[in-house]
Amino acid sequence: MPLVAHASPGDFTLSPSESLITADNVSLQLAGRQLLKDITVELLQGDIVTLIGPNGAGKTTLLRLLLGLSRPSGGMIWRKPGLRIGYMPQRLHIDSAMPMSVERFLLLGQRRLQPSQAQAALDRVGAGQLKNTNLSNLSGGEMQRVLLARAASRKPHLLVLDEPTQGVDVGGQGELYQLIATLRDELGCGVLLVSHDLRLVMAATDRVLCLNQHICCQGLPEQVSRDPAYLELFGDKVAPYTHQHNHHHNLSGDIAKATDCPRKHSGPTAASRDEE
Ligand SMILES: Nc1ncnc2c1ncn2[C@@H]1O[C@H](COP(=O)(O)OP(=O)(O)OP(=O)(O)O)[C@@H](O)[C@H]1O
Repeated sequence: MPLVAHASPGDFTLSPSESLITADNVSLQLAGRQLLKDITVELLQGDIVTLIGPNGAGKTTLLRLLLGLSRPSGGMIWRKPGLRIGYMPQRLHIDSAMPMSVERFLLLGQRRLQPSQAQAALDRVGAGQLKNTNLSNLSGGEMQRVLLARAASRKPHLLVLDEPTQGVDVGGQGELYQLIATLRDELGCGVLLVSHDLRLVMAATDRVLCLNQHICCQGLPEQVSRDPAYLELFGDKVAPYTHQHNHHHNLSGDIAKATDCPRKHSGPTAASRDEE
């Protein structure tokens, strides 16, 4: 089976210019475990999609499939030809003994990036003054901005951000999400971000996708937040994030009882249900 199956664009509902990545009924089974099941999702240019879910839900696994770093055992993933992706990892471990300036880190492995462009990328995220700082001396919030600057410096069609606010205080988290929305506007790119905290991402996201091995619910954040089934899943919006799911996962993480999920999996979005 090929790493990424390239379907004819006509197989999908949106034109290739709008669609960056389309996953159609994707599943993944590893060592006899069902890690992902029936995942259908479309990432669009200019759209911020937030993937939420509890630990072990398969968020990183799904990212890897969408990016083509691993292959699905079922279904199909289509990526726009020539798609440029800017990836921001959850965190970067830097050995304090390794001397590396922020500027050098940005230029590393990016032969076409000029120092002036690296500076511009840092300026864009409000980290221009950090150019000569050693990476190991950055605070948590500064490091996240530098990682974001590096991801955005490739002028990506799609920014993929895995828990971008790790190690950032609550005030800084809001700022970082605002920055991501600004970058989307400036670059015109799509954004896929993984988060545990629904409260903060609600304001800076176009669509929310809740994953727990399968898609439990999805839709526009405002509509989803008013949806009784959503409230049943996540509790009060102002409460800390919890994932209250009516089905059970056994010790190996498999779904032991899937029939009680309040959302019809892979069913209509909250938006389409509103229209029914
Ligand atoms: N290569 C692998 N082989 C077997 N199981 C794996 C493999 N990679 C991931 N898993 C399992 O898949 C499940 C989902 O892992 P994943 O890292 O995608 O979850 P996550 O939602 O990103 O979690 P977290 O929020 O904790 O980062 C976990 O139970 C993990 O142990």
